[in-house]
Amino acid sequence: MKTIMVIGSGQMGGGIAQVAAQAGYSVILNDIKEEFVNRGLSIIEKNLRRNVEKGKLNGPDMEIILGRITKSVSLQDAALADLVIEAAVENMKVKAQIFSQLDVICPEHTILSTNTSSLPITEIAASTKRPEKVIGMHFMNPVPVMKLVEIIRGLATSDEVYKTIEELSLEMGKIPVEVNDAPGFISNRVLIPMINEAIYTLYEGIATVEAIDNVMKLGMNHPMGPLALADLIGLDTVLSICEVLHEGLGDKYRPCPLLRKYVKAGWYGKKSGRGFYNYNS
Ligand SMILES: CC(=O)CC(=O)SCCNC(=O)CCNC(=O)[C@H](O)C(C)(C)COP(=O)(O)OP(=O)(O)OC[C@H]1O[C@@H](n2cnc3c(N)ncnc32)[C@H](O)[C@@H]1OP(=O)(O)O
Ligand SMILES: NC(=O)C1=CN([C@@H]2O[C@H](COP(=O)(O)OP(=O)(O)OC[C@H]3O[C@@H](n4cnc5c(N)ncnc54)[C@H](OP(=O)(O)O)[C@@H]3O)[C@@H](O)[C@H]2O)C=CC1
Repeated sequence: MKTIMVIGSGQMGGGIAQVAAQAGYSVILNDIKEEFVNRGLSIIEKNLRRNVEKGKLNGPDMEIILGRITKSVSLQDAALADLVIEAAVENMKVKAQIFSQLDVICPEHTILSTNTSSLPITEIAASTKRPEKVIGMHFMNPVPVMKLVEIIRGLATSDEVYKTIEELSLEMGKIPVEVNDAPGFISNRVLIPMINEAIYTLYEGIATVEAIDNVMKLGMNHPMGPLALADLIGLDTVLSICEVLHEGLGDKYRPCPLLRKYVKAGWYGKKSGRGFYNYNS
């Protein structure tokens, strides 16, 4: 495998492109508009520069890593990819459409993977004629820092494809964990109800945003509180995941009305400048 195409250059796609380029792969970073690709690239550059300043990377190596990443605004560029990692929005319609197009564009050997947080891999695979080559490769945010990759097989995923993705995750410096295809897998089935419950405590006026986060940071040694973490993930993504859990697993996963309200207001968290915290001031 030589070339990896990453679709979506938001916070996850950018991070995935960075770790893939650091592992020595040629990376095609794709999004709908060039300005989004440029934004993703500038974050990668900022991360690498910080590593140079800390003495963890030297300048010439940084240039080599950046030189491995090319920009793309056309899905047709997937014709050059041995592996695609899709990290567009958490929406089944969008993902199914991307995968059905990729199936036509990509060579026969290309593996199609998705970084979905919660959606069924089997259903995404069914939008292609190569379900044996479709797999979930679920990175954690922020990608350059977090060790875990959940690997999720769809019903038809082949052992060979699983093994390739497991080896690639290790090459990227990650620790793969195999998980069956179920709503939210393990990570988000456990994490998102905690975040949703934290939002309910705010909604019910039990404590302030800061107090809720402090309880979980100081009381449970979490590196960040659940509301700050929700802002980091993106409240639109948290809501989408919560809806998948609610639909697939029942009423106890119902999204808090306050979460819905914030998303309707465009308060998506850190990426939009406003969520439970205000990032503009
Ligand atoms: C929704 C899903 O589907 C799945 C998910 O991803 S759920 C979210 C999972 N992620 C988490 O739970 C994150 C929890 N938070 C944390 O682990 C930490 O708060 C954190 C890693 C984000 C920041 O750590 P911190 O110690 O508070 O801050 P800080 O000292 O600034 O950063 C620690 C290191 O991470 C790096 N870092 C922090 N944010 C980064 C980012 N966005 N990109 C790249 N590197 C980053 C820093 O440069 C620093 O690196 P060094 O050790 O080389 O100096
Ligand atoms: N945020 C997190 O903590 C995690 C998220 N994930 C998953 O990763 C995926 C991406 O999330 P995240 O990076 O946070 O989201 P972002 O909103 O930061 O980025 C998504 C990017 O994909 C672009 N996009 C949307 N549709 C398409 C398309 N058809 N083709 C190409 N690009 C497209 C978006 O453009 P535009 O802005 O125009 O919509 C945006 O630039 C989601 O499936 C999410 O569930 C997985 C693990 C953790």
